[in-house]
Amino acid sequence: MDSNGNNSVEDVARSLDAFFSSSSSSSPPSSAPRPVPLDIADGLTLLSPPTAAGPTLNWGILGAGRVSHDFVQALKALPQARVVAVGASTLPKAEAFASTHKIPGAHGSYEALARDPNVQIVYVGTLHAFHKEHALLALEAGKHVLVEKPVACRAEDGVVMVARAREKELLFLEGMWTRFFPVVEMARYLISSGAIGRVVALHADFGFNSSDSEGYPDSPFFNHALGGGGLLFVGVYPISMAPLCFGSRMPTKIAAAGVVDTQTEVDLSGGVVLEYEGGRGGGGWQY
Ligand SMILES: NC(=O)C1=CN([C@@H]2O[C@H](COP(=O)(O)OP(=O)(O)OC[C@H]3O[C@@H](n4cnc5c(N)ncnc54)[C@H](OP(=O)(O)O)[C@@H]3O)[C@@H](O)[C@H]2O)C=CC1
Ligand SMILES: O=C1OC[C@@H](O)[C@H](O)[C@H]1O
Repeated sequence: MDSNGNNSVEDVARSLDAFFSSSSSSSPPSSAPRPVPLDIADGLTLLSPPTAAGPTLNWGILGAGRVSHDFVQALKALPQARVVAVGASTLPKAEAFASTHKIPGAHGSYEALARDPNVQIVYVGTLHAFHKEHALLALEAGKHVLVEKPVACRAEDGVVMVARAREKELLFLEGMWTRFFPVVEMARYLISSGAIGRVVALHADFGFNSSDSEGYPDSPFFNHALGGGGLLFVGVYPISMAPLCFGSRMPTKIAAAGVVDTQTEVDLSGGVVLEYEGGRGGGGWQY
């Protein structure tokens, strides 16, 4: 550590070695206690290390759209995950999805999927304007829920879902996949261990050229009523990095600005600056 209290390059390198040796399955676990990342200490994320062999979980897929396809494709890599049913707005849609992915059950309504006794956990893959309705449907039926990002269009809807899951003692998780990237795990570890000192600024961004994949103006990305716009589709990614750096406390100030499309009224790009106690903060999104 230098005279200003900052860690030297060697300190950081030692932390990285400790991290890799304790997370590698081929090395014996390090005896040094692992620091608890901020989001876990604050109760935002539960500490439950991934295990290769866990109990088999029966998944039901709610919504047969684009990302549901990707999600089911990804689940195939997990031996303990079994997709037992899909529910869509129409039966033909559910059947086509089931046939593509060799899923045994197909339901022509979300209610029927939620009631399916074979389903233990529901993945909600509909557009975010419907997440609250569909997640509550599954929770009321006693199913655990993994809901696509963003968990909701309005903070108060997220609060209702979390409260209901707690009352029912069910798992409720937002599918914020970036949170589980190895590089993000590493960043969380480095922050918690103090290896990079006190974090005073965060700059995070996420942008993509929507004209490559999204039809303008018909795609949901440009549909205000369906929760379209850059903030809800991709702005949530950089913003989700803030609690990892600064904890679950609310920012003391939020300033935001963006460019709104005059035809569709969705935000095409934008930025947000979050200020936390002690003048720490950061933000930004674009698409
Ligand atoms: N994790 C990730 O990498 C990504 C996550 N997402 C998130 O996933 C969610 C779904 O996105 P995506 O798959 O691209 O969306 P889709 O446009 O494919 O729609 C998903 C499903 O929502 C339902 N739906 C679509 N349009 C309407 C409508 N007008 N009225 C009622 N229901 C409708 C349909 O369900 P049904 O099949 O039952 O008819 C559809 O299949 C979003 O919340 C998005 O933010 C998106 C991209 C990547
Ligand atoms: O959530 C998302 O929305 C936009 C996509 O391009 C991006 O890959 C995805 O993560």
